[in-house]
Amino acid sequence: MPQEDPLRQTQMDAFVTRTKRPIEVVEASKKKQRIKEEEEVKEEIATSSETQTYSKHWTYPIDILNPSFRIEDGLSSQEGSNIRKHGDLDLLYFSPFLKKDYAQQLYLHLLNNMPWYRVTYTVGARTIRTPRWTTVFGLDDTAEFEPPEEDGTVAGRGVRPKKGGKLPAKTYKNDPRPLPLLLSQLKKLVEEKTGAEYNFCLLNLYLDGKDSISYHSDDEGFLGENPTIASMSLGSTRTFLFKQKEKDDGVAYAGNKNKNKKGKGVGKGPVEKFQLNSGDLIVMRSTTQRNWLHSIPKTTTTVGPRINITFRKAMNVKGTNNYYHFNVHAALKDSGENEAHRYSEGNMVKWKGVVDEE
Ligand SMILES: O=C(O)CCC(=O)C(=O)O
Ligand SMILES: [Fe+2]
Repeated sequence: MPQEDPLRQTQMDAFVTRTKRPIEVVEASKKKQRIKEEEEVKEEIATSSETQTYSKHWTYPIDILNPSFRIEDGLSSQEGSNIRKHGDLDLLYFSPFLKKDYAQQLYLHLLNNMPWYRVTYTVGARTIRTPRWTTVFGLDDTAEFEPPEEDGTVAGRGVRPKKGGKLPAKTYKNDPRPLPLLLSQLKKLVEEKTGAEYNFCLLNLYLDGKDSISYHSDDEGFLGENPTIASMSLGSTRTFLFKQKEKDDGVAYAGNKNKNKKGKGVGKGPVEKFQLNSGDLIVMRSTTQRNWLHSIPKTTTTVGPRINITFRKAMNVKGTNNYYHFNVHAALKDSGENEAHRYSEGNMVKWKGVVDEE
């Protein structure tokens, strides 16, 4: 999980404040059309409610609707291309991984059915508001979820160490959430096509061009030496940038921080740029995290929502504690955003909000 830089965010926010241009009138009508389509899909789902099933778990803030489509049918026949550059950038890029119409169904399903959080956390004296919506499911390699009761209920069940025995109290600061059906099916597909195993799904929702992820690398110790991270894009196209970490005597600095003294933006080294489309999967492998930073920059172009799912393998308890803290729980209690939100006509609203009786 990267640490955001509030100063940089403020600077970037200033960028996106702009006056209304005619092109924005066109964009506004596109947005209206997009929202109309989203509403139609929701209505379709509502009318077929008898056949709906849900993934349920006591750790979920809501029951999570299972899809009515089969995700395995959505696999594109496109093979991944190996991209090896500059010696240590090692990528496998499926463009696309999912067929266009399946990617769209999956995007809308996740947008409308996931519990989303806007996390605010502190680093020393600084309070940092994550510039995107997030949610996470999974458990590190040392433990497993206890099986559900025979009657199918899972309420009250916890996790246990894989090696047997009892989990010491307070091992996990927050209760880990098992993958809902859709994500476990998707994980299986991604594992088969990428030849790696994953135990976590981290989801990011970038509502518009102001949402972003600043330059960071996913190189925490709990991911192991050379982690494979598979990253799926759904919804609007966004730019994905890679930039080399600054090196000292040929060795990249450890950690997430870009140590370039000039700090912000693009450093001296090479930058690799991708336009990630809906249904694409980009896999970061071997020495990539150790030597490269990646980001989704803010954009002043009008863009609709984009969802990103990263599949990762956390080796130990630290990974589980880190992921739930930074993607679900570390929200300011008085901001109201520590509660699960859902997407509704371009806005985020609380799942458990009060609604008027019709
Ligand atoms: O949204 C993306 O494509 C990148 C997300 C990412 O880098 C992360 O979650 O660590
Ligand atoms: Fe990342």
